[in-house]
Amino acid sequence: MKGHYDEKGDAVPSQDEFALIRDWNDGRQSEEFLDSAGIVLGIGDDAAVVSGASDREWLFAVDTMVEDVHFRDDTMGEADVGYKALAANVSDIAAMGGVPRQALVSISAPPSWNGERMKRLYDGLYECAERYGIAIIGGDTTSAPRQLVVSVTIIGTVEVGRAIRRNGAKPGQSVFVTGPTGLSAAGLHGLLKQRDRSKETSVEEAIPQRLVLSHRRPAPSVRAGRILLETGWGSSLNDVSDGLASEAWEIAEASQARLVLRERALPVSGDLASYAGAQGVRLLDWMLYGGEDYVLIGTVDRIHELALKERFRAEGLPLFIIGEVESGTPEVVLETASGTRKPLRKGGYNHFPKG
Ligand SMILES: Nc1ncnc2c1ncn2[C@@H]1O[C@H](COP(=O)(O)OP(=O)(O)O)[C@@H](O)[C@H]1O
Ligand SMILES: Cc1ncc(C[n+]2csc(CCOP(=O)(O)OP(=O)(O)O)c2C)c(N)n1
Ligand SMILES: [Mg+2]
Ligand SMILES: [Mg+2]
Ligand SMILES: [Mg+2]
Repeated sequence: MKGHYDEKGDAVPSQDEFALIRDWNDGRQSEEFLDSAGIVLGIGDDAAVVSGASDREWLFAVDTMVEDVHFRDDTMGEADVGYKALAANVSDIAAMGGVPRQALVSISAPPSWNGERMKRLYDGLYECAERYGIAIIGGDTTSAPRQLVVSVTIIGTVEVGRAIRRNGAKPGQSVFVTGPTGLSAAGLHGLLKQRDRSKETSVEEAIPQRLVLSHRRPAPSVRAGRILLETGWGSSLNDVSDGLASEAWEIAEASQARLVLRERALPVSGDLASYAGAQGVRLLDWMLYGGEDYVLIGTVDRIHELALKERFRAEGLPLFIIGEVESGTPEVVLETASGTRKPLRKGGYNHFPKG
């Protein structure tokens, strides 16, 4: 890491990685908070020490963001990158019905990410940590030749034996989603288009801010996962990172059942619908295949459907029943407005597409 910052003459002169780590992290979380989160030893030694709880199981997940794959400097601000790297991990803990507790942060930074930019990334990361009550307990730092890589490992807890898996969907149950999908993909489309156009002309087209915000600052709902676990009514659960269709397929395959999604029941954001219309893009493609929505898709027994909706409503959270589980070959089908059924392809975001 040393050398990058020196050569560029950036704001942070001649610091080794230990000084940088201190610069990014020191004073961000109070001793009081870290104590209350059970952190015996946080950043600074060979490993963190965290006190355990015998009535809980641990949840571990890791997700990585790579510059030019998950973000570009014209789609996301530095703080957005930090926020989203942690939020994507929170989403996986929420998708098990758990509580996010601690996180480790691995950074590989190229020369273009100077001290100021890295500080802003950490501003966003700690903003997300504060929002969800997560203690940052360590990580790793290296240089990188060109693109920034941020990898966050999250640790959560869940009551013993209660984590909600993808394999619990049963024929006859209802399929739900905890929010509208497609907004993030539309926001990204707008941001990329704006960049292309700005090369030719200075005319900027307004992208609804809600779409941009959905892309930059996803808001996974830990509370939604907790309600599904606490009531015992969530029979399967998955978070939507690659796209609604793809995540529904994961539940279908894990549960060995068919998921029927009703087109008319899918929640449509007004902002999204009007933007898709204006852009001449098929709304449904964004909703089914866009990805990075970080809402939850899952299943609930029909007898609990109304009560579950009521619980969500009481806490000011959305919940939409979007289809049913049927017995049969694992697959996902869409029932159109006219009542005809068509199979939904497994497609979603794929890091290694064929061809
Ligand atoms: N390189 C890897 N080595 C081992 N397990 C992995 C690797 N990549 C992904 N996994 C595991 O495969 C499963 C699916 O991963 P992924 O599709 O990234 O899940 P998600 O969409 O929830 O982030 C997870 O259990 C994850 O831990
Ligand atoms: C510049 C840019 N191009 C494309 C995308 C779209 N995109 C990148 S990764 C991804 C899917 C989610 O990421 P992934 O690493 O697959 O997360 P995981 O499934 O492991 O949670 C999407 C929709 C983006 N966010 N930014
Ligand atoms: Mg992943
Ligand atoms: Mg997931
Ligand atoms: Mg993925």
